This record gives sequence, C-alpha cells and structure tokens, in this order.
Amino acid sequence: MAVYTDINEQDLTAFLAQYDAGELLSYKGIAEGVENSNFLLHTSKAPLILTLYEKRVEKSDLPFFLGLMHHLSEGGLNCPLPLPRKDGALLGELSGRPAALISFLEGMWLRKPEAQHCREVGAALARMHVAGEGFELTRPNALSLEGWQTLWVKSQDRADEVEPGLEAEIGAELDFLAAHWPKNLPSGVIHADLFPDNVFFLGDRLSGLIDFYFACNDLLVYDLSICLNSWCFEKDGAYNITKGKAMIEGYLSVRPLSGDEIEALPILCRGSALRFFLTRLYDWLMTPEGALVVKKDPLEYLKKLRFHRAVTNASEYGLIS
Ligand SMILES: Nc1ncnc2c1ncn2[C@@H]1O[C@H](COP(=O)(O)OP(=O)(O)OP(=O)(O)O)[C@@H](O)[C@H]1O
Ligand SMILES: N[C@@H](CCO)C(=O)O
Repeated sequence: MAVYTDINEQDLTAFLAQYDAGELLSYKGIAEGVENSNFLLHTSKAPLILTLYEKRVEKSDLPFFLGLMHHLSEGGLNCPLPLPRKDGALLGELSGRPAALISFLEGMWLRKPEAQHCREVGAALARMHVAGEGFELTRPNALSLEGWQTLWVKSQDRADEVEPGLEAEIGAELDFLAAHWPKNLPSGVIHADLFPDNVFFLGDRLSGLIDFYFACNDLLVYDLSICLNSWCFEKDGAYNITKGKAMIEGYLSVRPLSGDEIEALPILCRGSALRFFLTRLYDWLMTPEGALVVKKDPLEYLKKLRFHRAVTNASEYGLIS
C-alpha cells in the first residue's frame, strides 16, 4: 500500500479550491508505491494525481522534483506535469503534509517487459538526459558513495541475519567502489529509479515516465546502469543479454556514449546494484512487523551485484564495439 496519510473530503475540497482544477467528483487511494501517499482524483475537468509527500522526502527537495517535471515536460518528455495553484505555487499542504496535484498519465506498467520495451526505455532515458539540460536547480545524489556508507553503518551489525558472511562481503564492496568510482564522466539530471513500475506503456508503446522523487545530478551513464539492473534480469536471476543489448541500442539511438562511459559500465552496475541492495536491506531490517508495506527483497540485488563483479568487459552487457 501507499496511503500513509489519510485525507477527508472536506479538507480535500478546501485544498482543491486553491487550484483551477474543477469540482471534486471522486477520489481514492492508490495502493502501489512505497514512498509517498497517492490518490487518484476525478474532477469536473480532468483526472489528477494527488501526492502527499511522506517523511523520507525532504521538503526542501520538492522544488527540485516539481520544477524538474515541469522542465522535462516543456522539453517534450512525457511525464506528469505539476499543476500550479491559483497563486502560482506548485506545492500546497493537506492533512499536515506537503502536497501537490499532478497530471494523470495514461498507461500501465509492464509486469513482463520484453526486449522491445527495453529498447524504448533506453531511448526514453536518453531523451530525459537530453531534456534535463538547462534545468537550473541542482540536487546531489543522496544515495551515492557517501549515502551508501551511511545506510550501511545502520544495517551492518545485522547484515549476517540476512545471509551469513554479508557483513564482510558488503564492507569490501564499499571499499572497492570508493577506491574505483569514476569521476570525470558526463553528468546531468538523472531519474535514478527508472524501474518498470515507473514507466507506463499503452500497448507496446511507451507512454511516459513517472516518479521523479529520487532524481538528482549524477553521472548520466549511472542511470543506464540502474535500468540494466532493473529491466534486464530474469526472475531466476539470469542477465538477459538480448534485453541489455536492446536497452543500450535504444539509449545510443538518442545519445552517444563515450569510450570512458562504456568502460565504466561494469563498476557503475555494481554501484547501482549495491544502492538498491542497501536501501532494501535497511527497510528489511527496520520496517516493523505488521507495517502495511510490501518489503522488497534485498537478496535479488545481492545476486545482481555478484553477477556484475564477475563482468570484465562492458560487451558482456550486450554492447557491440
Ligand atoms: N502521474 C501519474 N499518472 C497516473 N498514475 C500515477 C501517476 N503518478 C503516480 N501514479 C500511480 O501511483 C502509483 C505510485 O506512484 P509512485 O511510483 O510515484 O509512488 P511512490 O510511492 O513514490 O513509489 P515508489 O515506490 O516507486 O518510489 C503508480 O504505480 C501509479 O499507479
Ligand atoms: N525501486 C526501488 C524502490 C523505490 O525506490 C526498489 O525496487 O528497491
């Protein structure tokens, strides 16, 4: 579920009156997602998404996220557009939470993406990277080397509960990544969480990208490594090189990758696998029993991390040199 904060009709009506959004016809909570509370509203004008930002989202980051959606949308990317209030602000407050109204995007996410979908995602990711150019706000990636270390300090004592030997293995991985992480690659605004549940399709055509709440400035090709991790492995843990090749080709059809970016792919894939392993491990250990959130399996990303550790050349991801 992802309705942490409940709303009542009276407050919602008062909230909507601050917008030129029409009369409220209906609203309901959306079960999917884990970070924020989302509601689908129907008004006399249009369907809308109402998002209440929960405690893991820093309020000071919201102008970056909302401004970015606006910037990308102006740049021709299909993504939700935040609605301005009558006073021009993109952010309001509801039930004690920062809240925004955003446009509803048609489509649904794919439970079983195929190579052709991966190709479209690669191209859309590169389009986002290009469209992000010129966005004036910046936000450092809170979930890169330093952030991983912080998360790890909070979980490491209990890591062996999840799998014996994990404490030593992850400690060594963090040291390796800190010593070898690339520095001088092209950077810009990245999505940083472009998993299948954040990409909508209508039939086989990609209809839009959602959930920009991890977006930040970082190495562009790191974003591609996140997509290779989240789209190109099968349920049994095997890397699907056909999907990887399609995704990389899709990306290259819009934005070229330099030799240095390509060479860095294996280490970036290690880093992004570790990033999702660590956030999942933290949630796995810290979420109280009985909480109404489906915890995601950290071991899925541990397996991916181990796969990348054995990769010696980016061609193993499907790149043709
Ligand atoms: N603009 C939109 N148009 C249509 N549906 C949307 C939109 N934004 C969100 N949704 C719906 O709400 C769900 C949750 O949204 P989102 O992924 O942004 O939430 P989250 O709590 O930030 O999740 P996550 O766990 O992915 O970080 C989506 O799966 C989708 O069904
Ligand atoms: N996409 C993340 C969760 C939300 O950011 C994961 O699957 O671990």
